Amino acid sequence: MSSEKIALTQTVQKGGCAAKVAASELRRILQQVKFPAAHPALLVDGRLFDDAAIYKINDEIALVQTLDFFTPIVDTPKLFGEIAAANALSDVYAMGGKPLTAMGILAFPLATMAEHVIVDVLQGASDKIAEAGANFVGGHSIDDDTLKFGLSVTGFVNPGQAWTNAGANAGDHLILTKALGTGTMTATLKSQHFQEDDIMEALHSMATINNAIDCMTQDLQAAVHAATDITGFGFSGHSMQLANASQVTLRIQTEKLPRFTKTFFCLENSFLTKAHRTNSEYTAANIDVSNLNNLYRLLIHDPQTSGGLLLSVSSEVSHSMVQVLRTRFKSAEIVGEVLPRQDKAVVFE
Ligand SMILES: Nc1ncnc2c1ncn2[C@@H]1O[C@H](COP(=O)(O)OP(=O)(O)OP(=O)(O)O)[C@@H](O)[C@H]1O
Ligand SMILES: [Mg+2]
Repeated sequence: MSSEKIALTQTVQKGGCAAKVAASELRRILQQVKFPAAHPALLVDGRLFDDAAIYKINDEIALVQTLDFFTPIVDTPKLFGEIAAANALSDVYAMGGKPLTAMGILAFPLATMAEHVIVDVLQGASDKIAEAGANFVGGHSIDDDTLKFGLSVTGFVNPGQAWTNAGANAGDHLILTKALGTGTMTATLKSQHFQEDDIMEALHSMATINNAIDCMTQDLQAAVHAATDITGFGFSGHSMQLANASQVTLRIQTEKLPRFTKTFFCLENSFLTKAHRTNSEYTAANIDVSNLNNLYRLLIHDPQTSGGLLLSVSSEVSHSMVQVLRTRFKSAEIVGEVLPRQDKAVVFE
């Protein structure tokens, strides 16, 4: 199989989760749709802006369902497939679930792109799905102007043990499992300032599946009170959503936020995306950034693709939890704590 680089990022205008419809626009659109009342078995649905839907089958099993696709964020096809799959699987892990089956969603420019490109994308996805212990069971493909790829993933969770974004308690500690900066670092690929070899740490991180739950004992799993994954709306947007859903305030020690070695270099040199601005607008009224300089403001708004999990955990286990997580996620860090609700959802110190 070819691993030839064909500069996929040059074939699209936006890449990865930075291509997501901005959060405020998405909310405005969804609010105009008249959805029927939720079925009683639906424990979590799209209205809660959580990571995935949860549908209870019986007292032991609930389905976890999610779908994610996007445009190329890297130049190498197989790596794009790996990252797209890790990103799609992530929303199941963010609910405390285990992925079971995955289906591919593919839009492919048949006239302009060689067939081996898509074989490589699908191979990358297949390898990641297998690594997650799930099954790649099918998909759907269309001919389109630009390449888009993703997965619909179905997983399962015990309905009493699901992690949602609504369970954070005052006194909890907050853990972030991956470094921040994939938005600005992949913007350097698009502008051709850097090659993939220059940003390997970010590429490796995006291709890492968020199976934090597989490192945890039952007791540690139960000590997670809330979770979400940090993706296109940035640390600012996703932490704000978790705080609002849980009706608490998050106090973040901003200097503790893990970041890649080159994240600040890339931000300082203005490798930015539209999402840096839209994430800032989305969160402006609800977070306090008055203590932050411009660089840290850009960091918290940086759109992540296949970013880390933000876990709100019992303070008694936070240090042992971080040690366990670091066996798989070397950047995992305690980044703040949960306070009773104040005026703002998130305060950055
Ligand atoms: N086209 C759509 N139709 C219905 N609901 C949607 C649609 N797009 C998004 N949503 C819902 O809006 C909410 C926010 O979507 P978003 O994609 O940000 O969540 P997410 O899946 O956690 O993101 P990510 O995959 O980047 O972690 C989710 O509950 C999602 O199910
Ligand atoms: Mg998510």
